Amino acid sequence: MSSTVNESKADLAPLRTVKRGGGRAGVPRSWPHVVGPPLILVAAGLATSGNEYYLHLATAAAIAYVLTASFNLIYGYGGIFNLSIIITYGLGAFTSVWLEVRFDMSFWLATVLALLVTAALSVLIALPSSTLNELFLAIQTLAFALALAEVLSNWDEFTGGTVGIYLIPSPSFFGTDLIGGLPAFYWLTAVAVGLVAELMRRIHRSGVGRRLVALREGPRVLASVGVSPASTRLLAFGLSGAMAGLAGVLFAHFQLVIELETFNFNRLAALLLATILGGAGYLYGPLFGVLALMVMDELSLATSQAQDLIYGVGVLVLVLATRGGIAGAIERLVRRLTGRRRRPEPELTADGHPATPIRAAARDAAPPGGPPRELEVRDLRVAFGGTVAVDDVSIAVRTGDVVGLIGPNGAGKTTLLNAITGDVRVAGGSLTLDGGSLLGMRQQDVVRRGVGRTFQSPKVIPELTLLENLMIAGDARGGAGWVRQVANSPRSRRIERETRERALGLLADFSLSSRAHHRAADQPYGVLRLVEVARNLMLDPAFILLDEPGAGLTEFEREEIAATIRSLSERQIGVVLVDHNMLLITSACDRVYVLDAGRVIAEGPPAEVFARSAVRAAYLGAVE
Ligand SMILES: Nc1ncnc2c1ncn2[C@@H]1O[C@H](COP(=O)(O)OP(=O)(O)OP(=O)(O)O)[C@@H](O)[C@H]1O
Repeated sequence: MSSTVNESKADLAPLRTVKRGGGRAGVPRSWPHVVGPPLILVAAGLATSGNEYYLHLATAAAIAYVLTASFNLIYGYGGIFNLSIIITYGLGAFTSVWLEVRFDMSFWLATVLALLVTAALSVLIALPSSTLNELFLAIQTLAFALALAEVLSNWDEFTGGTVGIYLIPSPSFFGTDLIGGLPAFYWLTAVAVGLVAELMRRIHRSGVGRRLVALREGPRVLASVGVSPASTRLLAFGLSGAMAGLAGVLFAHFQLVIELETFNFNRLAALLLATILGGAGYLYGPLFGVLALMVMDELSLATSQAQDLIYGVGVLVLVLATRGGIAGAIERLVRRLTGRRRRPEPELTADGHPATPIRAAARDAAPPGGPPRELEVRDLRVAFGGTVAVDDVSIAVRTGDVVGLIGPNGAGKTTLLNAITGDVRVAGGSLTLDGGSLLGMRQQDVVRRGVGRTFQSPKVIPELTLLENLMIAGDARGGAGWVRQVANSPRSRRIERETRERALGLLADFSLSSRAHHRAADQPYGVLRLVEVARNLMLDPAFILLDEPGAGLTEFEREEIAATIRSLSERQIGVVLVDHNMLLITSACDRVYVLDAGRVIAEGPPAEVFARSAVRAAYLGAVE
């Protein structure tokens, strides 16, 4: 398979598949994707400049691309159904025009300020939403859109009231007027589109894209690797708000007349259609989506059919027939066409890391120096309404210890882990790491202090490769910041390269090298459990809390997990192991705590504890 095919496939994929081998970290070499958009824009400009109608269409399509890319960023990548995007688009349009007319500002300065306003306002929408789930966040954005529309409709000076604003000044560039609808304005739009396309490519290929996709797939995963879901959300709102604002600015100066009524829900429906049809979360989704809408529009004109009908049927057919929209369909086609010729994945090893089982790697690894650390839970209490799930529980773990936490279903084991990692509110007691309190900390901050965890059912990002799943954790560990990542600065490239090497090294330790570039969605349960542990190791934790790592595994996989747990202890990591499998607990743990109805009823070495009658009684029928 040629590298070009590899690259094309990579950019059609929902996020990117990181290239193998020597490519530059950060934004790998990908010339077709760098020069492709400018070439398309130049070709479209040259082809349409002689025909007013086609030139108009090309400019409109270019602006629609910017708006669709903005929605694709927040919805397709980030999974946030931001219904305020159209009013943000309108706000960009009105703000720039108002600044130019009211303050005699230049188009360029007004554009910059309009983008700042739309980005800031978008961030403002997201600010109070950090604890909302997807549905409530969507409702909040809708409420915001309605409120803003109401405010704007009453601000006649800003929006021109029912008449709207006409006599919009044309941008001027070194004395040349760039008048909407004429070729010069197309070239202005083309430059803006080229910049947005490049920005999207960089987001797509950097840690920013990984963060956004992780947000879409599960905010808990992000927090569990030390990345703040709330700040990722704000980033998504800010970036997409600025892009929607840019689309609005271009739209206003292209149309030369704007009225508030234009930014209505029909436009939102068309935007949704373009995003979903094109392929939400795909780099080229907005391009395909806008082209598809144009074709539909042309069809509706040519056939004199009602536009709504065409839209309706188009949506049904394409959404049902093509999962992932047009970009998804093309990706599957390319995969099918090239699948047979695919060479087997090479075993990947980082320097000095042979692809050996983790226990061998751990045996060879020198244990980290420094004094032992201690995680201590004292008289901890968690209640859900009237149910006391954790009732005055005290446990202590030191680095290098493997401590089992067992008990019948509903005993409070997972809740205790959730309380330690800041996932549930604690009603009483103390929780300390090396004497410092962890109480009240957000999950990502607990993780950053050295307490990692896995979940009862493995939480990975199915759309990402195993390598990328590990790299998300690396992004939290001294990442370069989104501006540097998007700018592809030398520092961000170095960090990306180091993160990648570290992730490859860990995958090699877990004998997962050959799967490094495979999507997590295609991997068996046992592999995902190992990936979760490896992802934690990216952060050099002092403690790992494992929630039923043996559940759903074969006997062989369970032995692998037991070996992995022992190797964690050899690495001087403290392990809290929740599991129902007594063989696993006995073989892996130095000490166990038995919970029943939220209380610790026994504590000690496994063999001793299992011999007690109270433990047997609590467990009767609950153990394997
Ligand atoms: N978010 C929640 N809201 C209300 N009650 C909850 C919540 N989470 C847990 N509980 C309750 O708290 C108690 C302890 O549940 P928990 O899941 O911690 O038990 P567990 O020991 O982990 O059980 P299992 O072995 O089945 O995973 C149960 O009664 C459960 O119904």
